[in-house]
Amino acid sequence: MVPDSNSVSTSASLTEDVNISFENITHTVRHSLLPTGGKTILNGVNGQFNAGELSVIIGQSGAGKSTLLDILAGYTDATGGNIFVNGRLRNVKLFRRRSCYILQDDRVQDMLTIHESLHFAAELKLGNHISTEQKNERIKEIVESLGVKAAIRTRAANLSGGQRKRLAIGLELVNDPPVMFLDEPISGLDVSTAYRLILLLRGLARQGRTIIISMHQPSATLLNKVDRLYALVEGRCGYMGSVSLLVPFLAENGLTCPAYHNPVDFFIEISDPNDKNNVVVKQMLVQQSDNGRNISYLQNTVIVNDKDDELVCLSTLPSPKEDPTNKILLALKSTYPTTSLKQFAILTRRTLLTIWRDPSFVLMNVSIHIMMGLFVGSLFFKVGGDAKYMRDNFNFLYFSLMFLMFTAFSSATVRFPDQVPIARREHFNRWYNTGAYLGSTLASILPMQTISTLSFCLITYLLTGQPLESLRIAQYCFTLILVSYVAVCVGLFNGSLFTVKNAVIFGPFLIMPFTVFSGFFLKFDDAPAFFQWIFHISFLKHGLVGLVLSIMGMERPKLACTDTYCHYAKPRQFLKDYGMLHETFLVAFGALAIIGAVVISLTYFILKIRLKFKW
Ligand SMILES: Nc1ncnc2c1ncn2[C@@H]1O[C@H](COP(=O)(O)OP(=O)(O)OP(=O)(O)O)[C@@H](O)[C@H]1O
Repeated sequence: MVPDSNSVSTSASLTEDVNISFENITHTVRHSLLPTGGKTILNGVNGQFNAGELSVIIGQSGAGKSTLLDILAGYTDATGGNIFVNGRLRNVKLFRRRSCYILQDDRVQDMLTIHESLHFAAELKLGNHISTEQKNERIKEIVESLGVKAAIRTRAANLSGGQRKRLAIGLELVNDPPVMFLDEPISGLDVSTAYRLILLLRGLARQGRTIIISMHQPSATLLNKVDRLYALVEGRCGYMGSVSLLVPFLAENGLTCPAYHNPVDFFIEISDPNDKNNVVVKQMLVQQSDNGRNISYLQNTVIVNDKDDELVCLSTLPSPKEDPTNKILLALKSTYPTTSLKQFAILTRRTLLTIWRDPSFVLMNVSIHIMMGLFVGSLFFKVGGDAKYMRDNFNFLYFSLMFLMFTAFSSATVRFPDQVPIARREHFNRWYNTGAYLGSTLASILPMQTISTLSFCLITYLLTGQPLESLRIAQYCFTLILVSYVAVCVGLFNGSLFTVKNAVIFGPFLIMPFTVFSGFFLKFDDAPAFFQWIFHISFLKHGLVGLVLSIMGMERPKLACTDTYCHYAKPRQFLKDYGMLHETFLVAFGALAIIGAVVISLTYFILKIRLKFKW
């Protein structure tokens, strides 16, 4: 398919104009794993979108707008058909370096201000290629173009819906992508905010970008600002052309749009999938537009700038011919603009800042650990030095293990799924790789986890009257810190698999086997042989061994007994009865480290898949 040569791009090109065309795009989804059956969402559609234009995909709900955008943006692979860039078959990998996709439910970092969000975006997307002054200049330009100068120090959580959408667009504008896809950018916005957003997008298009957005039913005012309409009718194209030619197109096919009626509203009405009387009309529309091949309604598209387009004041980049050393363009040439290490460092800083900005999370976490430490310490007060309370002391150790495991597991489980939609957009738009993201998430959770765990450990250790020997204290704290790290990894694993709601439901099932096979309820020797292997992979079992050894191991001498007879006056006897006589710290710590590493590796693979697909 030859790109439309009649369109005129009036502004200087960013690098090279990107004209996108596609032919016979078909997309079928299976209902089950069986090869038969399935649903055809897009049925051999064709079309083209040009640089310098604001193109809008319209259609009834379920017509296939988001699916088409996903495919054009390279987010989903079509089951059939071809996509061309400037007449050549598209190379998805290269294309994605020059495009960005803002999804319908895209979220921004609530705890960061507009300036901070843009600053981190510039750090990640422009990397070391350009100086701090240039980055600041770019941020200034974006803020002015978005019209959010007054709210630059406002946190995203306090922004209006329109400002948040603008911020999401601004974040992607940092590295000046020539192609932008936006799924339903004006949904949920009032008329005037939607109008201003469309003006912004049109202004960006006029600078030479190819802007393709989807909308349900644009109002007549918005339609005036749109250059090209692409109307989907139940997965097929019913019209592709300029807005002004929609009414003549319909009239030529015997469909008269009533006077003062929005032609798009009229088009949507006659293509209603629930109206069985319109079957012939819908077929005719698809036939007349030749499923998007008919370009005769584009013939008179002449793009002119109006004063509104000048609202956008982003300086366009010189073309490579003008400046072959242009730093931003060099950044676009690699898959990620910055190294993995730099991504990790920037993301860790960003996550630490968002955690710090969430006082409820920081305060609750630390104060709950301190309060629980005081409560548990009082409950098991001085049980550590008397052989009479050896069993109580064991219960205390197990309770501490379970408490720290659950708090670490729950906070990771609840917080992580919330971040996935943000990570998905940023990862898709090539801000960073999965490893850097997961690594930084872990690195930013662990410091606070360490402080909380340590405060609980020290309070309980002292209150329960355990031996005041530095090595024992160190091993006790280290074991619990290590267990809480593994619990964070398990929480991240759970959070990477599910939404918050499902992760909370699934959490107890995931933890249950580790609990049952921790050695507290059932001893290794008493368990059926075919279940015994689970003890080896239970991090709680290794945690319990580490704790018991730190308190009762290391040849601890006979304990004082305030009763007539204390069976466990010799700690060795306790270790023997609980099958821990031959256990060692090294094995317990090694096992905890290996289990943590395996769980985090599994999380990495799941997250990689989840960030890649709309899951
Ligand atoms: N993975 C999938 N499995 C089954 N059906 C799907 C899948 N993805 C999309 N669909 C169906 O395909 C149709 C088109 O979906 P799509 O999201 O592209 O529509 P849309 O035009 O963007 O709708 P809306 O405007 O409501 O967002 C819908 O009927 C949807 O239910």
